[in-house]
Amino acid sequence: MKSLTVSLPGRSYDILIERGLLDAAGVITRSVLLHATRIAVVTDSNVGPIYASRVATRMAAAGFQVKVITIPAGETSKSLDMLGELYQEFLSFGLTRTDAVVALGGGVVGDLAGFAAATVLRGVDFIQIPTTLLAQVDSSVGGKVAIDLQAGKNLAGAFWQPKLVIMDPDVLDTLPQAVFMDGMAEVVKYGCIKDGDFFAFLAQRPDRKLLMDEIEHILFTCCDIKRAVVEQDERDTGERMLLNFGHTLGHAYELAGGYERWSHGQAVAAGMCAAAHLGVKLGVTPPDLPERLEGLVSALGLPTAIPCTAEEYAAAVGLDKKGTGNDIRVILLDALGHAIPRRMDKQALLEALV
Ligand SMILES: NC(=O)c1ccc[n+]([C@@H]2O[C@H](COP(=O)([O-])OP(=O)(O)OC[C@H]3O[C@@H](n4cnc5c(N)ncnc54)[C@H](O)[C@@H]3O)[C@@H](O)[C@H]2O)c1
Ligand SMILES: O=C(O)C(=O)C[C@@H](O)[C@H](O)[C@H](O)COP(=O)(O)O
Ligand SMILES: [Zn+2]
Repeated sequence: MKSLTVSLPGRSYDILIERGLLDAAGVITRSVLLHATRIAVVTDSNVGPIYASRVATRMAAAGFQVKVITIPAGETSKSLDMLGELYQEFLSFGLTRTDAVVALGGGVVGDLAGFAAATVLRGVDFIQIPTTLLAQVDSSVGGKVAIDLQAGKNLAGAFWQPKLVIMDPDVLDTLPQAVFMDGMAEVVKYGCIKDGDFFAFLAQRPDRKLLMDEIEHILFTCCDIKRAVVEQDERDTGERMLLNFGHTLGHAYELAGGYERWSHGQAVAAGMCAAAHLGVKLGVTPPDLPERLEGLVSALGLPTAIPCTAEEYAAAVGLDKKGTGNDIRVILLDALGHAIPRRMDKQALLEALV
């Protein structure tokens, strides 16, 4: 088994990576939740039918009372309405402060269930069992949990670290191709911002089968990069902002498409390419970099550009959490494998984009 520990004062936790680990979910959960009686497993309408009874059975065998709560699959479930429904389900189940919430699903389930766990009864324990590539390499680690508001993406949320992340690469076998590749957008992001050799490694195998042959290495590399960043800056005031490479523009595309036209991974892929071109325009990014990035992005079947109006960009830039007053920090690449924050006037950014 590969494992990592995210070390944070008073809230350290392990990320465990192993094929078939889902079958040990009950025993491992019991080892970190010694006093819990009830476990609310939140899943979605695609993941639940495939994996929920397996996880619930293992949890019950470890002595927990289990309730499976299934939300509709898709980004539109990251909503205030769905959050309210989860609170009701938790309380009717009799969840107490010593009990726990398990997120069994992709980033949508993790973000929503995590925010519900962070806020119900002023906070209960939370375990991540990520089932998409994106959730395994990114959203299950680091404690950002959130819902979307009508105004924009992830606008109500918290930092709420899980007690444990249980990662079984075998669950990726049932992912639709497009969802697998969404996760690759965030994988490529890590190469872009922190590890040029990793980018080159990915560029040599832009194919699902070849990537799955190396999946434990890929999961470990990405989670290790995220671990180090989060340990340095849990609350997103400096270093962690680098993980937002491609996201200022990516969130604009998601919002403009009503969260249904473009997935998060597709939007981030196009957002990274646009940020690379912006970096060249500003004299920060090497001129050959956008072409190299676009080559990998398109080989993975992800979009290199998404149409967006000046108004749509303006809405997202105004709400970006890297903004202060009239300024925003944009994340640019000064080399493939190295990112820097650059403070810019929001208006100047918008003018450079269109
Ligand atoms: N908190 C963070 O740090 C963070 C980081 C990155 C992304 N996110 C958020 O994550 C969300 C995107 O996550 P996502 O890409 O996992 O999307 P998702 O959760 O919507 O899952 C994508 C689709 O795959 C299905 N699915 C999930 N696992 C499956 C499996 N093993 N087999 C078959 N189908 C499966 C889901 O039902 C869904 O239809 C966005 O809301 C994004 O904002 C959060
Ligand atoms: O963990 C982080 O920090 C990230 O920025 C990871 C991103 O991939 C993720 O999409 C995150 O949810 C974006 O957060 P936000 O603060 O821009 O809403
Ligand atoms: Zn992201």
